[in-house]
Parts: sequence; C-alpha cells; structure tokens
Amino acid sequence: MRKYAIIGVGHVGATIAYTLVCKGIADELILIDTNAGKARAEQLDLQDAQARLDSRTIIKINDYSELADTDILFITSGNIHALDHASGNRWAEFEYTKTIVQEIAPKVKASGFNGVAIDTMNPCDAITHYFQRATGLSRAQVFGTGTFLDTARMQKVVAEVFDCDPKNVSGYVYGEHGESQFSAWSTVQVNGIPITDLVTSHHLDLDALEAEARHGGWAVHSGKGYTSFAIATCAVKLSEAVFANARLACPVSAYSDRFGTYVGQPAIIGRDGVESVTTLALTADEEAKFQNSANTIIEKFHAFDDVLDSKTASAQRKPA
Ligand SMILES: NC(=O)c1ccc[n+]([C@@H]2O[C@H](COP(=O)([O-])OP(=O)(O)OC[C@H]3O[C@@H](n4cnc5c(N)ncnc54)[C@H](O)[C@@H]3O)[C@@H](O)[C@H]2O)c1
Repeated sequence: MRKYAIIGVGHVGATIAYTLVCKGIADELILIDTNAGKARAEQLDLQDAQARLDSRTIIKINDYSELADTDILFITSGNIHALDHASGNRWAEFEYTKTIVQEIAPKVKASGFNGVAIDTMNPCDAITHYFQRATGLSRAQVFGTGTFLDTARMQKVVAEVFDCDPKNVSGYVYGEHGESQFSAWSTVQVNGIPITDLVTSHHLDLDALEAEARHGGWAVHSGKGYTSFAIATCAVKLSEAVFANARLACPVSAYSDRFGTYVGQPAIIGRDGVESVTTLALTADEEAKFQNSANTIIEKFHAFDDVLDSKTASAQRKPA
C-alpha cells in the first residue's frame, strides 16, 4: 500500500494531489488544510475523477492520526500572496511559514509519522531545516525540493539554445532555492558534451542563461500569481524515487555537515530519503559561490531568532 499525505492543499498541494491520483501511484491520500472547505472541495473533485481513471485512490481529509502509517508526506502549506510584491525575495514568506511549522510540526510528531517528508514551503532550505528540527525526524527523512526545480529551469533554458530535450541537459544548480543559487557549469553537459566546451562555438552567455534560470519562478509567478505544475512534478518525482528505492541522483535541499544547514546540492534519493550527498569537484569560483549561498541561508535564518533556541543558535553560528 502506498500512502501519501499533503499538508496544505493550495496551488502546489492540490496539483501534487491531482498528479498522484492521475498517475495512479497513491493507494491512499490524506489532504490536510486549515481551510477545511478547500480540503473538502479538493477531496470531492478528485473523487469525482475516479470513475474515469484506471486506478483508485482512497482520499481522506484533515486527520493527522492518518500520518502514523503514511509513507510520504508533502509539506506544501503557506501563503503565496506574501510573495506578490516580494521582488524575487522568497524570504518574504518566512514570517508566515515559520508559524505554520510551529503549528504543524507538533501534530506531525504526535501522529507517530515515520516516513519521508518532502518540503516545498518557502524559503525552502530554512523551512526544511526548521521542520526537521521541530519534528525530530532524521535529516535523511526530511528534505526539500530545493534546487531540483531550479535545475529543471536551467535544463530548459540550455535546451532551448541547443534545440534539444531538457532531459539531454545534465548537471546541477547548487545552493539556496533563492537568489544566491548558481548554475555549476562545470557539472553541466549537453548531449554528453561539457557545456564549457561549447561556449565559443555556440556564442554562449552563461551568465545570462544562469540569470534566466534563476528568474524562471518569478516569470511564472508574475503571470499567474503562483507556480504549480513544475514544482508538483518535481515533488512527485522525488516521492517516486523514494517508493522505488531508485537511488536517484538529483539536487535537493539536503543537510550539509560541511555548512551546518540545509542547502541545494546533489544527493542520492532512495527508500529512506536522502541516502547521501554527492561531493563533486567544483571549480574554485563555484566553491566560493556554494559557500556564499550556504552563508546566505544561515544568516537570513538567524535574522529570525525566535525560530532558534539559544543552544541551536550558538551551534549554528559556527558553521563547519
Ligand atoms: N520550493 C519551490 O520550488 C516552490 C515552488 C512553488 C511554491 N512553493 C511554496 O510552496 C508553498 C505553497 O504554495 P501555494 O502556491 O500552494 O500556496 P497557497 O497559498 O496557494 O496555499 C497554501 C495552503 O496552505 C494552507 N495552510 C496555511 N496554513 C496551514 C496550516 N497551518 N496547516 C495546513 N494548511 C495550511 C492554506 O489554507 C492554503 O490552502 C509556499 O510556501 C510557496 O512559496 C515553493
């Protein structure tokens, strides 16, 4: 039995729910939202689809006790309107999302949940870290979508230049799911060829491509007021990697012993969540950007002192 739960069925959570049901990969799905009417409406809408699908998903709502034997939990609550005038600053939502973690983490803990939790809530790296600490779940069990989505955006903009499928572009965006992220071009290949070997022949402006990938979320947000399809696809793919024990190599927001924070980096995703993080040989410039991005997360996180107890705060002020 494959049992999923989603806390927060707004644009992202509802799209994840729809994707799970249409793909027929959830035998049971629990939808939780403080807006009970919204949770009920999404339940009804998804139930109405069942007669036309080849699979069956049992859908329940607003019962934290159901998390006790849930395999995968998506954390997708939030207040997307907080980003309406945020000019690229995902930290503008932290004021709301940290409070949500304070509300939901004790309930998740009390439920006995012991599966894998995948966070999309922004600011993604800080919220993933905060949720992991607040629930006491292991760092392997809790990870964020992080730069998995930013990497997909990088693959898209590069693929457009080369007129190929984005899946023909490999490599990683590292760092914060936010403005300090960067495309690690030394890891990127197009049709198996290092992109750095193609700069001259194809007149590539790597800085411009990186900026376009970084701005991708805001390009969508400015048009429809939220983003949903790509993030839901990323989140569901990660959950499938867990169920299949795929040991999928992909960038997620995973805990870094080196930096003392969750941060976007390549990892291996399997049955228990993050099996390991992968250390690639980056250039000196990329290493500096990675350090800078991790520092950015830590510094901004610490600006909200109320989310840290004093012991954790002092330990975290000295990143390894
Ligand atoms: N990491 C990424 O790449 C990425 C991409 C898109 C969105 N996001 C983030 O995902 C989150 C969700 O985005 P959205 O567009 O669906 O937001 P939304 O505002 O449409 O929906 C949020 C939902 O959470 C519910 N909610 C609020 N507090 C809750 C609580 N305490 N318990 C349960 N439910 C609660 C709300 O009622 C609402 O239905 C946001 O933080 C957003 O910034 C991240």
